[in-house]
Amino acid sequence: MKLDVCYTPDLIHQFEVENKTVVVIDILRATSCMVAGLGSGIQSITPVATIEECEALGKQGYIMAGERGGEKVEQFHIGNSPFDYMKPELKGKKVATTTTNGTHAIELSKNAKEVVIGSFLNLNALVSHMMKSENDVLLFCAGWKGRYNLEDTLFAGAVCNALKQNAELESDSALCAFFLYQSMATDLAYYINRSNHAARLSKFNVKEDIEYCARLNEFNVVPKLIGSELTV
Ligand SMILES: O=C(O)[C@H](CS(=O)(=O)O)OP(=O)(O)O
Repeated sequence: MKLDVCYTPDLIHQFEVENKTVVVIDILRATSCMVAGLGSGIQSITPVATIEECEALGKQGYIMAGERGGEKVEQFHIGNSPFDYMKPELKGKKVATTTTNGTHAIELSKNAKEVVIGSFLNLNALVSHMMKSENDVLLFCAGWKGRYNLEDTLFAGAVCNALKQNAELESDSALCAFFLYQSMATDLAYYINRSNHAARLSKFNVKEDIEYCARLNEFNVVPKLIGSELTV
């Protein structure tokens, strides 16, 4: 298996995704929410680009989720916190979500052979899934508004590290993520807390979200995009 890393959506045009599994990574917070929600019994999550698309699905009975500028969209049922997604009343429900970075990266991945969702919350499950597959893999960091971010890169490095015996790290971007992870692995939560994204979110009082998103292997699920829906 060949393993490569794309650091931001603004670089995705440089990669061929058609024959690959693309792992979308948005640790703070979209893909952590998706794993937490689907791991807690949500039936499906439909990522969409706009508030209007989310509202249209809301009229069909979907739970509307997501944020703009990091804050819950006023008329939506829930925001972009993993704790929102784990609420017992959401079990069995269909959710539609729109976020700044995560849902955008999923949209850009749609031509891939397979699109799956990665977070620290499902690291081992994701790695097992990849070891059973014959596909080459692109780890696609959602970043922040097209820019590089630390926490997504760190997770990409964690996957590279877990697969180092089984995969060829295809590029310097994969090697950099791998070495970064190795230098920070002893205290992931500390480094995620030091990130720009954590600092930006801190004004919304979501310290618990950030701590939760740094936890390892809370869920044994690998959300996969089938048509327009993520399911497990
Ligand atoms: O809610 C989040 O954590 C971010 C919002 S922002 O980019 O910091 O404004 O969205 P996400 O798509 O989950 O990165």
